[in-house]
Amino acid sequence: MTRPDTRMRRMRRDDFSRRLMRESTLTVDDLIYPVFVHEARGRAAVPSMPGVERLSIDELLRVAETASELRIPAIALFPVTAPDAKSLDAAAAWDDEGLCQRAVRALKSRFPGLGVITDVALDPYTSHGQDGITDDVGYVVNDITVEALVRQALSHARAGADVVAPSDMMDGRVRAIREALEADGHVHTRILAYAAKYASAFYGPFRDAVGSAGALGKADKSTYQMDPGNADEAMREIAQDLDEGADMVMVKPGMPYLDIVRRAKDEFGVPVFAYQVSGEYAMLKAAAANGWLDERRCVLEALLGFKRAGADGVLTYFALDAARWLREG
Ligand SMILES: NCc1[nH]cc(CCC(=O)O)c1CC(=O)O
Ligand SMILES: [Mg+2]
Repeated sequence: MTRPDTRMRRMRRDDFSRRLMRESTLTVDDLIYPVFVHEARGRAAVPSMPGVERLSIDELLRVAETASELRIPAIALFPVTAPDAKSLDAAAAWDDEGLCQRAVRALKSRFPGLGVITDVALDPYTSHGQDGITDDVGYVVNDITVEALVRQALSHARAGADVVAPSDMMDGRVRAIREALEADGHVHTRILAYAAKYASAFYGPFRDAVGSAGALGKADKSTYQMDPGNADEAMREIAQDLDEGADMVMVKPGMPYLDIVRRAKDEFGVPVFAYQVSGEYAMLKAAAANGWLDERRCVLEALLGFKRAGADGVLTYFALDAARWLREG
């Protein structure tokens, strides 16, 4: 029985006691900024992601300067591959002179303190838009794909990537990448494993941004990405990636999967990150553009929700805005 004088509202009465009892907070240290890089000059808008642009390496350096000034810890790179550089074997993925590799080198030489995370997956480089190499019926073949991912991850590490982030959902790739990195002397290169990545429709705008939507057509990724109905399976995926040598794990998408973030944190106690994906960004932007939601308040509330769910950080296209808003207080 609750005592008759229990008044939960007492602590909510004033700003000082609300601040004292606040359990979770959002700071700039929680933000990772995903950026799209292209071979063209200048910037190009992504129509389904208002405010997001594809950047040339020069423009990327300008954005990185802003991110550094705001003290955002890291950025995550997503290259847009020209259609003529795509192939069935995705060989452009491990080209040491590729766009991603050049972008990493440019970033690390100009802003050594800014963490650089690269995406390890073949979808920007395959002609069919799948994350791996396919057989003659279009099935993504696991072990051949893992060999390609190892080449890609090594190429990223040699370019100077601080963190390689396999987002492909092949089995066994974390162990293969870890072993190859160690053998090549990259003992400090961290692995952020997209351990629980779901076959989600919320990736739609991202596929527009990197230009893999057209190649993919009606095909989906449900033979390797997870079924949105499953949670126990996510725990097995995370256990496996940790056992194989992942330093951090990722849950993706974010907001519809906060239960997975919470369980991951509770069950493993390791660094857990969440990706507020392109579709989540598009939803908030569209509602804000219509005047239906207060963008700043809703974005900060959504990001705080990730922290409350147990995430150590969030990949978010709102990172620059959020960092500015947090600074303004
Ligand atoms: N390796 C693919 C990849 N890496 C990041 C995203 C999605 C990110 C977003 O939607 O913001 C995807 C999409 C996919 O699996 O098709
Ligand atoms: Mg797995």
